[in-house]
Amino acid sequence: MLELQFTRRFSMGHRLLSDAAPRCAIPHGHNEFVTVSIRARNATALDGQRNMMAAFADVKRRWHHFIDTRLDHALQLGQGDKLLDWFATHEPENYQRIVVTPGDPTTELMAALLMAKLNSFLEADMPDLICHQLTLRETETNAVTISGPVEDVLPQLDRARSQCWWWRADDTISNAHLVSRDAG
Ligand SMILES: Nc1nc2c(c(=O)[nH]1)N=C([C@H](O)[C@H](O)COP(=O)(O)OP(=O)(O)OP(=O)(O)O)CN2
Repeated sequence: MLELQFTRRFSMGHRLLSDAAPRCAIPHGHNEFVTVSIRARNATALDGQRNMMAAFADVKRRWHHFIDTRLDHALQLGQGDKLLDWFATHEPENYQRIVVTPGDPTTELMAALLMAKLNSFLEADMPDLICHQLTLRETETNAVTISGPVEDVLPQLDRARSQCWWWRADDTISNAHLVSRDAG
């Protein structure tokens, strides 16, 4: 089985409000690496001439643009976080640069949301390809890997896919373009 694998680095800030990791309630940041493995939905042998699944640049272009322009240096907050109201009131221009997540933006959740986002891009642009594994490395010593269908990992939410930025093949990172405050 052939796989293409790409890694991109980005900086982020976040905080976790559940009592599972109390010291993570203070906003802090990490330089993270996201590694994706992409394969053909219907695998075939190399053709003996072109000998590629798809050009690296074509597969990476939209994904790396999203990471570089939307994820890099963004703040990640859970949808109930009071800091969202603070930004909406005091710094509305920066509110657009907050990744809003369903519950705490843990590494597990972000890995799942990013895998869904990449598969939304691939479905729109290169439907023969699918991301089947993603590793999000938060620190030198902590990483999360998801393998297989991302739907098995994502939280079950009572909302349409169109209301979830990770299922939209666009550069959104919240619903801030739909409503200004109650984004998620
Ligand atoms: N299951 C998870 N646990 C924790 C997460 C997470 O995303 N998923 N995140 C954090 C914090 O973001 C924290 O910054 C990193 O955690 P932690 O390993 O506790 O801290 P260190 O990197 O300082 O650990 P060392 O191994 O001592 O360097 C917490 N938990």
